[in-house]
Amino acid sequence: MLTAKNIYKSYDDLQVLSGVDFSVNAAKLSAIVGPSGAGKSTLLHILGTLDQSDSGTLIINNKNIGDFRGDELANFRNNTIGFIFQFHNLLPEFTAEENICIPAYIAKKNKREIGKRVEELLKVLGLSNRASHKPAQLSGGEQQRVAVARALMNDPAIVFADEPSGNLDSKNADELHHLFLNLRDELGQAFVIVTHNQELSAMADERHEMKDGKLIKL
Ligand SMILES: Nc1ncnc2c1ncn2[C@@H]1O[C@H](COP(=O)(O)OP(=O)(O)OP(=O)(O)O)[C@@H](O)[C@H]1O
Repeated sequence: MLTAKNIYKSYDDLQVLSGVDFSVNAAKLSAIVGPSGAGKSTLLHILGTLDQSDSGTLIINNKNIGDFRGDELANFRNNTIGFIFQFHNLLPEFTAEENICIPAYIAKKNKREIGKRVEELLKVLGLSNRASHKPAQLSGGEQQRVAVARALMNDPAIVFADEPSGNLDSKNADELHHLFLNLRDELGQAFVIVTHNQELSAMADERHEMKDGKLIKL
């Protein structure tokens, strides 16, 4: 589903990634751990096509990301990849339901399709009775579940998450982790998750550590 080979990235004279190899398949949850500043977020942004490597190849769903031109990459990203961040990045003026629908609006999906999908996601994520609340009216756990639903809206091949439970208390974090496992098992969703949370990394199918610019399988 995703294969990255020999990824290099530096910022000025700081070499952050020095030949990273990584792959993930459907229905797998892969955790990336490592000390602060090791380059985990940098790698996640490159794998998620939000940032470009200096060299190396990235293939997602049999497409070589380096071949995309112009708007092709943004369209591919919106249709194929979901993102969840530590701070949910929900739009404060929009309701939970509207926030979840944003990737589908961008993809210009039809109204009926959007309505059906959002209803399904609200149900799966236990948010049906929170659909018309704005982010400020939701608990931290609910806000993060809205962010998960938004990431899943376009039925992505892969969901990338950067410290998704970093801002949650242990009960909400635990619920979120089990939600990831359910989505993996029920939808065959692939996840690549950067985390300092030991429980989450212990639950992962594969664990990798970022060290000295390389990714080591644990
Ligand atoms: N846009 C940038 N410009 C310059 N340096 C950067 C940039 N982004 C990241 N860095 C540097 O690259 C290194 C790796 O950063 P990165 O955020 O990937 O680490 P991390 O492993 O995710 O850390 P943390 O666990 O603290 O989030 C750090 O030294 C950081 O300062």
